Amino acid sequence: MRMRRAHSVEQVRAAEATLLAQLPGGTLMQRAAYGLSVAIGNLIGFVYGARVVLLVGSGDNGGDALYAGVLLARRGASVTAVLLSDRAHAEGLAALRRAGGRIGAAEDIPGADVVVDGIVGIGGRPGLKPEALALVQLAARHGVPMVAVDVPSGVDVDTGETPEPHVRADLTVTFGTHKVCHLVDPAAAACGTVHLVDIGLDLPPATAEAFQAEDVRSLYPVPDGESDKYSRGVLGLMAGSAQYPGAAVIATSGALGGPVGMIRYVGPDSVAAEIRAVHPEMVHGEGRVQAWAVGSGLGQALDKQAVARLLAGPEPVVVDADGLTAIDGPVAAPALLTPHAGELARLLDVPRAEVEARGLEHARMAAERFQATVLLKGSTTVIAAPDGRVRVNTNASAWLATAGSGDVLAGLCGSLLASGLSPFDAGAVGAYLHAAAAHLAADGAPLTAMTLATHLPAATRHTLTP
Ligand SMILES: NC(=O)C1=CN([C@@H]2O[C@H](COP(=O)(O)OP(=O)(O)OC[C@H]3O[C@@H](n4cnc5c(N)ncnc54)[C@H](O)[C@@H]3O)[C@@H](O)[C@H]2O)[C@@H](O)CC1
Ligand SMILES: [K+]
Repeated sequence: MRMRRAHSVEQVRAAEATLLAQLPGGTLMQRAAYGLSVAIGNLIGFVYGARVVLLVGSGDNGGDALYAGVLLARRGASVTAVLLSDRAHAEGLAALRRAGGRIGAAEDIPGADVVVDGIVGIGGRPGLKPEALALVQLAARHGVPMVAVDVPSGVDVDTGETPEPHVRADLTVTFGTHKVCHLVDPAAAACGTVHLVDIGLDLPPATAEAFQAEDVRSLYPVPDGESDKYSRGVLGLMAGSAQYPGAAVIATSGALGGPVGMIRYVGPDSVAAEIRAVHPEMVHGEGRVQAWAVGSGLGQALDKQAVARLLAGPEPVVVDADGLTAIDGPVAAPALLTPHAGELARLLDVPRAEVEARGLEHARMAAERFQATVLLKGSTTVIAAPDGRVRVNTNASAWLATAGSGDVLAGLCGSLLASGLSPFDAGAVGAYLHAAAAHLAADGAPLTAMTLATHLPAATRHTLTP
């Protein structure tokens, strides 16, 4: 599996225009419709005799649905088009009629085997008109599987926001490349399974990327025969307090589940004793380190000046939880900030709900403002670099929403930084392995932060073994 790359609508339009100029008219739509018809057949498991209802809007998205309907009708499906506009794709409609399809209405939906959402594609504005919404809701009430053409109609394609009612699909069949809405929540959750059909587009660098195992494999710092504990990296940990000693223990577990060779803990003796009880290999006290992880569980023990000194560099630093409150402007050190929505809202001085609704935008904004990579934790984790690059991690487990899970991530990302990865790579690899460990550890049941951390080596082994 390769990295999933998402492009903006503007990039897709430009790539399509180039290709459209080179190919006979209708070629791209035929490629799209063919891939769509095959995916629909695969979803429902049969085509001959299948009852297929197409919801058809005014644009080419409806055209794709109509031509897929033509192909399904030729294979023996009973295809009905419900037209949501009197400007529906004329040639597609004529072709469907010739193939034996017919024009139908809402009453065709309850008995259908599948409904195809060709209401709007990348030309759509967020939201559904009341008539379209009623049809979509009818299909949902009757449990009819929904296949979205290109994108679930009504979502914001370029941001993954869902400010208005929208389609919730079981399968989304997209063309040429992924769009941001396929990778970024809340829209990503409305896509169901996403299937990409190649239509031959020649695309520029992506707007957002989602890491796959292969990408992690290509970056993970695997030690070799020459490595020793110092060359593998030493991580300085400034975390935990008398108030929250557990955070330091958990962050250490997360770090030791990563590639680092050694951990130096900097903090009170009482916390060091707690860490040592679980991890006797930990070293207590200042010394040379290749990277820092600061913030988890510092609570009232937070020494803003000490954190500010680390933020001034030169070592790379992961800043989590309480450590984030020491940030008030651009960070000089190569830094990875790991806020959740509430912490990012505080950093940017905006309401939390804003960050939750528009995570991508706010992560980007913070990355630019603080000149640091920002990893915004959530059901989709967004990792934004100050140069505008974005990666997302979409394989999180809902069981990850547990106390201490963020401390594991901070430790792990620190470990990756200390072994030489850039903040952007450390964030992407860390988020991927953290989620992979959660899937292993939870296995459909609750997990604790410590079990999460102890599953990091197994998750890494699975990921690094092709
Ligand atoms: N351009 C191409 O070469 C290709 C395009 N393809 C398809 O074409 C789609 C884009 O087609 P279009 O550019 O025609 O745009 P759309 O099919 O997305 O629809 C745009 C139309 O819908 C109306 N509209 C916008 N928001 C709406 C809303 N919320 N509710 C109701 N109507 C709304 C607009 O007034 C406009 O007429 C892609 O998503 C894809 O499905 C594919 O066939 C592959 C090739
Ligand atoms: K659609």
